[in-house]
Amino acid sequence: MSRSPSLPDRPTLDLDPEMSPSERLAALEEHYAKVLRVNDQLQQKIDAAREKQRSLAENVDTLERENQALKTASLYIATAEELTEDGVIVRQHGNNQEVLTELPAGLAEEVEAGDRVAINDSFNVKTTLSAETDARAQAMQIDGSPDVSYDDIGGLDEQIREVREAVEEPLLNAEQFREVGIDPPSGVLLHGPPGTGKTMLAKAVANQTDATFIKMAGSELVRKFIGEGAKLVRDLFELAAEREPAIIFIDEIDALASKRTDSKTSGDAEVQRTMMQLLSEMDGFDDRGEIRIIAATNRFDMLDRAILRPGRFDRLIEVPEPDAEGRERILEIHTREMNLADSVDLGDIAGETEGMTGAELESLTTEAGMFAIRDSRTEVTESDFQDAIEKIQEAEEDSVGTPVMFQ
Ligand SMILES: Nc1ncnc2c1ncn2[C@@H]1O[C@H](COP(=O)(O)OP(=O)(O)OP(=O)(O)O)[C@@H](O)[C@H]1O
Repeated sequence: MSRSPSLPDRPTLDLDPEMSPSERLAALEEHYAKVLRVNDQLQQKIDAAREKQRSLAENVDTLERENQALKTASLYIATAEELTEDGVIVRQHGNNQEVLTELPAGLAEEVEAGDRVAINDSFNVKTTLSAETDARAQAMQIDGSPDVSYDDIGGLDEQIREVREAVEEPLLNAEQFREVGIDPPSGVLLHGPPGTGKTMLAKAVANQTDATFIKMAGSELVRKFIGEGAKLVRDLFELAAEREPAIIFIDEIDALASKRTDSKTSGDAEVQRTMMQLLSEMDGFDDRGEIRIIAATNRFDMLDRAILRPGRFDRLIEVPEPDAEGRERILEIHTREMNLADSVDLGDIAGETEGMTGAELESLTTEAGMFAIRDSRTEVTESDFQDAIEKIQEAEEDSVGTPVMFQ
């Protein structure tokens, strides 16, 4: 059997019968020293193998625990607030209930104060949550280089100009602002109906300035991450600082900053805290590097005016439903890759789709393509577009209950 090349060679002893006793003794001593060395090397190998076995056994143990946790009924999310001699104090998200519970042996060394953990009905900690399930990763959408360009946005030339001036210029020509001696706008607020291209605008500036695009939805902060809003806002700005240049995009900011008529609702104080955190992050903006903030809302009327004060969201840009010319441009953009018959007149279709937003026009083009496919054609015709318009109008009527305003 051949020996593994990584094992040390076995020492051999050659004793010549002609050797004097003292020579024999020296040879034996040398051989003994070699044997000891080989023994040491082998011992080291055994130790390494044992260590490897131990770490694999630990892995198996962790996987078994995770597997078990996944198999059991739903778990609640909580934060390990404090580790004490008697156990760990965990605070359950949602109801903010705090309990003292003992950590199972396997987790005792793993859990640190501030970690998110999953607990069962009896408040036993079942597992710690990995980075992927961490709220920070869930609540923020990060895009290193969004692939939207200004050319992909139809009918918003004036808005594009304003966004470039308020967000792009300060990022690309910060020096010029310093020399002139003015501060660039702190935050930009895009407001207008859903699906008109607000997110696209924010992504296009990030693309143009090679900035990381970090999106956070206000509604999610309020509904999904109860009790964590303020922390997530802090994390958001920290992340932007790590990734600058960065564009922070806060969608549905009205969820955080609406005029409250009934301030007694329980979640209200929490929402307020989240908003205060956002404002205080923005106030510390002067010394912030290449980070710009864009927020968006469909409910401008609902906004608490406090957030529009100078130094906050002090540049308002309205993103309205597109006019006929805008609709034609949007249709052109979304049919760029489509095989259109000569009969298709996008100007006519634009005329017939008053009231439709960019998002609706995009689905109109997809719908028209679907009609062609259903008919086993590869070319999309005028009548496909007519069928698509009808279908979308019917769907609107069904969902709203009243006819929409298309002509
Ligand atoms: N002006 C536009 N030009 C081209 N496409 C558009 C335009 N507006 C919307 N779209 C299409 O609709 C999709 C949704 O648009 P977007 O997410 O930017 O809207 P939004 O205003 O941010 O909506 P919401 O308020 O619902 O978040 C886009 O991915 C794009 O395909």
